[in-house]
Amino acid sequence: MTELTIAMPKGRIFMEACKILENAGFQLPDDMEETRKLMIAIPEENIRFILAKPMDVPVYVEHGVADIGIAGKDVLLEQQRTVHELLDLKISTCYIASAGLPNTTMNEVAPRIATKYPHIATKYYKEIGEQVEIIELNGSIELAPMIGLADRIVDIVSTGRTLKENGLVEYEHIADVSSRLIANPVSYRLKSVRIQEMVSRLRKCVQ
Ligand SMILES: Nc1ncnc2c1ncn2[C@@H]1O[C@H](COP(=O)(O)OP(=O)(O)OP(=O)(O)O)[C@@H](O)[C@H]1O
Ligand SMILES: O=P(O)(O)OC[C@H]1O[C@H](OP(=O)(O)OP(=O)(O)O)[C@H](O)[C@@H]1O
Repeated sequence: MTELTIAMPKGRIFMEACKILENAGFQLPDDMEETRKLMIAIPEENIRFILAKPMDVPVYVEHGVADIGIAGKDVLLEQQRTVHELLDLKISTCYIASAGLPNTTMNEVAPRIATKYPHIATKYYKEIGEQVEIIELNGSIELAPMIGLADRIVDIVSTGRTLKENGLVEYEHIADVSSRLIANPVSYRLKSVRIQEMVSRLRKCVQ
């Protein structure tokens, strides 16, 4: 059996990703969710997992050190890496939206948009013909309109709780997000039987 290296995102997606793999019949170690190990081998399946930051999963896959990986569509849209998207796993669903203080219009001259998705935001505002200044932040994006750093934010919305608790409202729905199975293009060719088998096992578990 060909060896497969799979890049798994730590954090939010991790538990749901483990669950779908288990449902597809992959025997994961009992301590998979608690371990501090960053590389986990499953010799019976000839699989090796590497546990990466969600934003780094496409990097490992693009460079071919992981054959396949699980990544959020937000990360894929933002990074535009050369990877094949094989399957929508329909886990960790949320969406990207613009938001801001209620009843406000954007500053007419160089409106400022705070986001950790500069590429997605730039593309979106270009498409709707708005010239904006992007302010890149790494988290707590909702703070930006509250303290006057930006007119709008472009960020993930899931339950809407963060927006609500910070007195913000959603303006535009930009893109739906869920986690995707991705593959390195060369691995996909060289290990196609193994990867296809994995895709069909997982596809049966997508809800
Ligand atoms: N509120 C949310 N609800 C559901 N899925 C989310 C939510 N926020 C992010 N996601 C999805 O989960 C992925 C990873 O999120 P997570 O917060 O674990 O990573 P991160 O933002 O890199 O975390 P951190 O930098 O805090 O470690 C995102 O790329 C997105 O696809
Ligand atoms: O609609 P909700 O269910 O409230 O979820 C949305 C929030 O979740 C994410 O933040 P995260 O918790 O990853 O923190 P961050 O600010 O560090 O990105 C996202 O950036 C939003 O702030």
